[in-house]
Amino acid sequence: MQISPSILSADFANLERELDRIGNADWAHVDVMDAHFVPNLTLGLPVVEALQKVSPIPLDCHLMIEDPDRWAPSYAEAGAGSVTFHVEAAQDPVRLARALRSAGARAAMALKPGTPFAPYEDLLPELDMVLVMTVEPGFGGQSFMADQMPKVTQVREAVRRHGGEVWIQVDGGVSASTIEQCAEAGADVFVAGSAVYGADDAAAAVDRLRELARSHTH
Ligand SMILES: O=C(CO)[C@@H](O)[C@H](O)COP(=O)(O)O
Ligand SMILES: [Co+2]
Repeated sequence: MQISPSILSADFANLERELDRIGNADWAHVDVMDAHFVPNLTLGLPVVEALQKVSPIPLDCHLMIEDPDRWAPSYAEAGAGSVTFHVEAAQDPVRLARALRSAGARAAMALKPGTPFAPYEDLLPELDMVLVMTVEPGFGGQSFMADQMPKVTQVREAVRRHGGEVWIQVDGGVSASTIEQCAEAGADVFVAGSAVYGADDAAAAVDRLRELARSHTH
């Protein structure tokens, strides 16, 4: 059970300090948006390179960008521990996942709420994580989509069948009131932006979320 707070809800003027607030988390989730794949613009490679130098924990880069085949490997080369591309935007997901792994990162594939998993099941051996989005990508602070839980379970069952060690991440609207159903459905990596950075004590929020997830796993 791993917690990956999203710095999208952090104070962008003080990112080093904001990373230190979540030093007890497993990952720092970095939402890269290009104003094309999603209708929002956040940060890119130079900022990730700077964060990489000061972060006490590994970076989990979630790339909501067009042409990830071209841009994603640079995030792995910058030292990100995990790099997630959206399958809707990838030209050649197998080749891209291999490039990410050979650059030393964990390779992850994200699915928007409207994207089914079944057509991509065969990619599992190339992947270290599948991200099931529980909001439409683009913004923090949106409502959790419980209707994505059957997809989480479907991915969990496929991972069992394939026998590899593929993590399942959920991202969007994850909080103390929604994390339990995610864990029950089969998720094991939880992104939380507003639920962590909106708390006075971000580290305590991380611990609480991890504990809730742990107590609802099978
Ligand atoms: O990728 C995204 C949004 O597109 C997320 O990582 C959000 O930043 C999560 O924020 P909350 O929904 O937890 O506030
Ligand atoms: Co994200």
